[in-house]
Amino acid sequence: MRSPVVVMGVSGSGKSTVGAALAQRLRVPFADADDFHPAENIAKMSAGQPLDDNDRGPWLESIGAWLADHGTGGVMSCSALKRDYRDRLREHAPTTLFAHLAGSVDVISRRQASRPGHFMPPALLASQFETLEPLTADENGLTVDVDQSVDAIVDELVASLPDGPSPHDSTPATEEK
Ligand SMILES: Nc1ncnc2c1ncn2[C@@H]1O[C@H](COP(=O)(O)OP(=O)(O)OP(=O)(O)O)[C@@H](O)[C@H]1O
Ligand SMILES: O=C(O)[C@H](O)[C@@H](O)[C@H](O)[C@H](O)CO
Repeated sequence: MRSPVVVMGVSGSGKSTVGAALAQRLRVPFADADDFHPAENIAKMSAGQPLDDNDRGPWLESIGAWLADHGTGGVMSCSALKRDYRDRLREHAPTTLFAHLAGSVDVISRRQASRPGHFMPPALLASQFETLEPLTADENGLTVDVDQSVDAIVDELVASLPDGPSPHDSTPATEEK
């Protein structure tokens, strides 16, 4: 793995779960963009208000800095909903690969609703889908269906990495002797 990976998608699509599992599989550092939000952003979302471009600006800058620091390998879970946001991240780390966890409102809202103790109100899911601009053909990325197990998603991502699995990548537990 020679580029950072951003696992992107709407709230509840599985970014944190899949991102952590992917980083573990690749044996590279992992970070969750939720941990980079300033307190005001968390307070705003917790109060049921979607973030706007201004709220996301400084947050994207700090995520971009992390990606630049992990240019030879790292996984970041970040919504990265708009093309413009991804362009800003690419300004910091041009080789970043974006992995979009895509799924239906139905599947993702069920997962979000059954997740205990998270600050993000399920009512904000509609605005997440409205804001989402899927990857386009000219972006370095791939789209994965979330309606499968975490292991299957990670398998698909690893197989699709342009560099292929690096010599340091671990094999899935089921294949270990
Ligand atoms: N492939 C999957 N199959 C079944 N459950 C899943 C899958 N991926 C994630 N989940 C579950 O769905 C819920 C949402 O996942 P997760 O918190 O990782 O999403 P997220 O995109 O990081 O959300 P947010 O951006 O709101 O933090 C969690 O309860 C998680 O355990
Ligand atoms: O861009 C955004 O609106 C935010 O990143 C949200 O997506 C949340 O931080 C995340 O999904 C937590 O639930």
